[in-house]
Amino acid sequence: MRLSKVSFRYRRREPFVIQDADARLDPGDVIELTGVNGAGKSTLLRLLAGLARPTTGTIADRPPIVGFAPDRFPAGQPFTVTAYLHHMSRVRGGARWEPWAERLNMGHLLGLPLGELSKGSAHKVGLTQALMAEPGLLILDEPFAGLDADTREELPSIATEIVGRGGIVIASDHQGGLRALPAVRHWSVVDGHLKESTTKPLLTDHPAVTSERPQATVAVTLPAAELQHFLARMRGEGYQAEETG
Ligand SMILES: Nc1ncnc2c1ncn2[C@@H]1O[C@H](COP(=O)(O)OP(=O)(O)OP(=O)(O)O)[C@@H](O)[C@H]1O
Repeated sequence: MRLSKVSFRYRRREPFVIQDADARLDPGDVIELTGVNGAGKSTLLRLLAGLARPTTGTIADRPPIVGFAPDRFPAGQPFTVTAYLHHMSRVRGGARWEPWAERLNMGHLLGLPLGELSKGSAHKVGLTQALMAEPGLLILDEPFAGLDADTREELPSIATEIVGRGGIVIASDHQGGLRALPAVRHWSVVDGHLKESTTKPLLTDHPAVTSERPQATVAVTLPAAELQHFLARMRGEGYQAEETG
């Protein structure tokens, strides 16, 4: 997936919130997005999700199935959690939400009206809705805010599973909730500009790649069609893997 010179503003004559963003996202990428309040993180995530269109520039090759969990779940609706998830399942072609509800420990929430949910509980419903269709691109806006400890611990595993099958995960996160994952890319929005930091503090923390252990580099030859899947799998297991040409 590629962003080319993407700029966005909400209204004509207003300043651009995002300016000239260029980026490439590859299968298996996990991206942590940071920035001060109002920097434009949510706006960028909505552009990536296809919920907003760039004012100028293009976004190409978005994976066909996108899961998006917004930071504020629209809670003022007269549905129960079950009714909402049933509805979203139908929209998603009959995707199964029940295993996610179980995994995220939502049994006690299912009968509640959406409007009565706490912030963390609403986040779980938003997550279930985003995950049920097995997205190739999972976008999470402040996913750790308000979550209970069990679910916080579960999210990195879920992200690992998605990138392990060649998906992309991007999360705005001030809390470093994905830092335990290997090979996380770090993006930030500063003054409307998307920047990628080149430091990779997480990689060296991972058991598969530590600075204390001697490192080796191997060359692997494989059918070109399998390349992205192979790279994603290796990254998912914590190895530094890149295409050399
Ligand atoms: N629907 C909207 N209409 C007009 N301006 C908007 C709209 N949504 C956001 N903005 C403005 O765009 C800018 C970026 O907002 P955005 O919500 O993307 O930032 P953020 O980095 O996600 O902030 P936070 O960390 O506080 O959630 C802000 O100046 C905000 O006021």
